[in-house]
Amino acid sequence: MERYLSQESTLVVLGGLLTHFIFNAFEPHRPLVWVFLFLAPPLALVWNLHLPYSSAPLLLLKHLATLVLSVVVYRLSPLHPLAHVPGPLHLKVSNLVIAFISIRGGKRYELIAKLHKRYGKIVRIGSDQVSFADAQAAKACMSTKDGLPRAIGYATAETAETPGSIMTSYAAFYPNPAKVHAERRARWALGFTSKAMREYDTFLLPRLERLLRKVGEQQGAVDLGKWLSYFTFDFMGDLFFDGGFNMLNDQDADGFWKIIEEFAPVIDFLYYLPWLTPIMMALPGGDDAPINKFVRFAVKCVNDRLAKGNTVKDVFHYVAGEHIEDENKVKPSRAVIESDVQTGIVGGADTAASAMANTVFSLLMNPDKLKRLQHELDTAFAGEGVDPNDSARLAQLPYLDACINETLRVFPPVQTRISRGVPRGYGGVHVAGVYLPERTSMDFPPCVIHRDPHYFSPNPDSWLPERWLADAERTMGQPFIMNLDAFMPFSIGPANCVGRNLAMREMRLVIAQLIYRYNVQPVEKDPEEFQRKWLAELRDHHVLLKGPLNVVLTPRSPAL
Ligand code: HEM
Repeated sequence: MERYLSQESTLVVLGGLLTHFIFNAFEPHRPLVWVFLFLAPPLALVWNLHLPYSSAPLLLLKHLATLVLSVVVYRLSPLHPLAHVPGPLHLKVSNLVIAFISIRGGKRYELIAKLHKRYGKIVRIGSDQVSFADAQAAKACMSTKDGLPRAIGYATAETAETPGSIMTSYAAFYPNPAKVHAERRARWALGFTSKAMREYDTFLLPRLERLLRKVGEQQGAVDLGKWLSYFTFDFMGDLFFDGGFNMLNDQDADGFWKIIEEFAPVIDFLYYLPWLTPIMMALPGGDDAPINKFVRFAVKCVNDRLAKGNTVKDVFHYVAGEHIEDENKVKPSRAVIESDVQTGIVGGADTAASAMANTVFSLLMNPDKLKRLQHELDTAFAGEGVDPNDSARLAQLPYLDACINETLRVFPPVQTRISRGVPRGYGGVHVAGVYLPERTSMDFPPCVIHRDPHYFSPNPDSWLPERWLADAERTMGQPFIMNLDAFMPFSIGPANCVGRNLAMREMRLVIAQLIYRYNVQPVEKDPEEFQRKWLAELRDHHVLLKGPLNVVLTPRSPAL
């Protein structure tokens, strides 16, 4: 019996180690393979050693304990390929830790900033995950065609039937991501040419008027953050579904905004745990999960839009390949259209809404700068026949752009995770003097890079639009550093934000008109309390989500 016991224990340990080896070498993603690898070794032992079946649960426990212990020891050991990257032990052990930190409080940006302060430019924040707060490294990985694709966390559930969006097409999952992505990107890019964007004014300007009217009509305190979100979602609806979601009118009666806000933390969580996505999707009751609710909603919108046909050349027109007349050219599949549209809505609405809300917040915290902006707008819009919505004119207002750019620097809507990965089979890479083995996922955190005094000085944590002006040195009265290579709210390179110019157009219009037409004042009179409440409600779920921005609006007459 004793002989059997020691033989049994040895075999359990060997089985656990072998299972770890298989997981590490082959990264199986199918839930059934997992179940097999968990159950097969202990059951094989029972069978081969003719043990009683009642011993199976204990053997299973021992098998799993060996497996977990082996994984933990390996990840903390000098044998791990990322052992040379510093970081706290509890994060190195498993991506689960950063995933749970992210989904729980959404204050990942505070943690990432703290970690970089303690460990330096590169920190290991997961078993195969690093955060790299270095502009040179970001440039090396992202700015050329030969750069790295997005990390595997972007592409978890892709199959021939669900090939994923433009975002996932650039992920390490594909054999040739740059080629797959370039084809998708070319269609998207057609939707953001100056000519295409001029056409969007036909629905952008009426939406803007509706926003201004709606916020002006509210009695007493107005949650401006909420109204800005309604506006950006409606505008995305215009861009993709020829009609908007009508949130400005019905205040999100369909609960669509709520679906997105529930969906964002989940998808953010799954990024770190790509193996979990197929398991979650296969779970019973998954139909009601935010991710599935959102997908169903988007599919319904695509169906309605396709049934309606194209009355305007909107972004959908290009993304869905409606512009392709040559019958020999392949049109995007229905699955591709559905995924791309979801990406556009999520990527285009909350980002712009948080940037605009943070711009207003920052102006309210700095009344002298608010006055300066109002003066610039009053001067620019004075005189007969001036069109305040003219895009060329708005783009030439230096203080307006300075306020928006400074907000994108201090509060980038994508805070901690512009992601790239070293694909499996690619071999390791050297980036800015650091070796990164294959299968490493990298996050470039704009919120840390943008506040690094080596790139932006003085006072990198402070919101100072003046640093963007030509006379910045004189205005700020001290020598200053302004490294535009380190400014990356829209990312850089061939997979950067394709909607950047449209987002800038949208933000210039809204901020200019709001500040020109209304006196805006925070309901909370104590600036410290106002700031505390606002910052406490910012949540980083890949895209920055915000709480209420309670203000009082009164119509203003221009000073000129
Ligand atoms: C202030 C507003 C916005 C910010 C800060 C922002 C930021 C970003 C960032 C950081 C990325 C990731 C790029 C990368 O991985 O390298 C991205 C990608 C993307 N954004 Fe935006 N975005 C904004 C608005 C928009 C808008 C209005 C749209 C479209 C309607 C849009 C559509 C996209 C798309 C389709 C991608 C994927 C591009 C690709 O893979 O080629 N974004 N955006």
